Amino acid sequence: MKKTILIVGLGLIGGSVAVSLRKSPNLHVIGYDINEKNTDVALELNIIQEGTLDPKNTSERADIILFATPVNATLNWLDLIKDWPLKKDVIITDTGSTKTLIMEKACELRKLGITFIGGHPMAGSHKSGISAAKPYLFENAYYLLTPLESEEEATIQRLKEILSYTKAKLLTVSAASHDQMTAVVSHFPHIVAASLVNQLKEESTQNQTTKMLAAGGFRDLTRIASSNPKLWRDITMQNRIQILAQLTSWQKEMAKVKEVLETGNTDEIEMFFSDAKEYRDQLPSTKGALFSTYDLSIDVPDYPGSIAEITAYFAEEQISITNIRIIETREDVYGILVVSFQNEEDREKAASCIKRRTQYDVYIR
Ligand SMILES: NC(=O)C1=CN([C@@H]2O[C@H](COP(=O)(O)OP(=O)(O)OC[C@H]3O[C@@H](n4cnc5c(N)ncnc54)[C@H](O)[C@@H]3O)[C@@H](O)[C@H]2O)C=CC1
Ligand SMILES: O=C(O)C(=O)Cc1ccc(O)cc1
Repeated sequence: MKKTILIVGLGLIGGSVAVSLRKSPNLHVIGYDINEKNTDVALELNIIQEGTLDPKNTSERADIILFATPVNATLNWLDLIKDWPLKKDVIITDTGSTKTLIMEKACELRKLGITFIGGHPMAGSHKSGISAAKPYLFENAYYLLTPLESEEEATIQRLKEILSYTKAKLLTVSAASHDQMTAVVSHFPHIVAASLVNQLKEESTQNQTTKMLAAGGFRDLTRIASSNPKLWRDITMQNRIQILAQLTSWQKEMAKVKEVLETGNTDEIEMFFSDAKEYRDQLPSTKGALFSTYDLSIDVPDYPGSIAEITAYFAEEQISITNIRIIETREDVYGILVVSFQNEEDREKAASCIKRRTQYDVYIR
């Protein structure tokens, strides 16, 4: 039987969930956004089947309601739905990057007989809005679920069946553990990235040339500093206890680095880098918050036209690319062309295409 899903918040994440669920013939996807234009765009792009201006009244038809709104807005919605004409067995869920406060609301809802299971797809982008939505965004990424401890297994299973269309790897964790882990791999790194960029800005008031030198490494490390500030304001404030704990660990680590630099201990500083390299090199390459693209690196001679040559091969073999950039180019040496793809299959096709048609070395960094 066809299930109806109401998605509130049609931005990058709501739009991407909607378009991945649209693949199922058994789902009817209705969308609502506070900004009516986003609903219109979602309809035009065929991301949703139906738009609504009245989520409260529409909720009586919904089997699943998913909030993909900024996390503070989600807290407000979870108060409002207490008066909605909900179906008896509706499952409410969300996609928010924080979980502790949201699951406190779930406890209140449970007392009213309303089921809420927290959710958080661990893939995304620094981009926002419906126009950045992609059907493959969550493919192979972890999608964390935070049901209440007392939640019935069959209910969790019902939600998992719907979310399986995202092709994400669904994993159940507690809200507390969620907020601790995401502080480490996502929230605190966003603070570090923003602070590095702010440091460059400050430095550039003295010397304008510095920012011209901000090359591959700096750009890779700080991409997420281009994320939506209001979204990150809400995430940071909701998870500030865990983020503060990470900040304290970081300060301890920096104090050690400072001491090593002050004493000029060469071996210690090498160990600092080699410990990090060893751990970084064996991180699982699965898609996660900070590893959300399928990149292929191609060594190309640094001459104008090499990008055109490679993109022409991809076009001929109908391999879609999502991003392309050159890094570490210097005169007289090879540059590295980094091409991003939507999924592993496209990346494999691209690697085989380049190996067949050129002499260039290709590799996955
Ligand atoms: N950006 C990312 O990479 C990821 C974000 N998330 C979480 O998913 C949620 C959505 O994030 P994005 O899609 O990136 O943001 P977005 O800014 O792309 O989209 C949010 C959408 O919600 C709408 N909206 C704002 N307030 C609303 C309200 N009160 N009622 C209805 N609609 C409202 C906005 O108009 C916008 O269309 C957030 O909770 C975020 O923490 C989760 C995983 C990744
Ligand atoms: O752009 C990136 O790499 C991200 O970090 C995206 C992201 C943002 C918020 C999340 O809760 C999860 C993933």
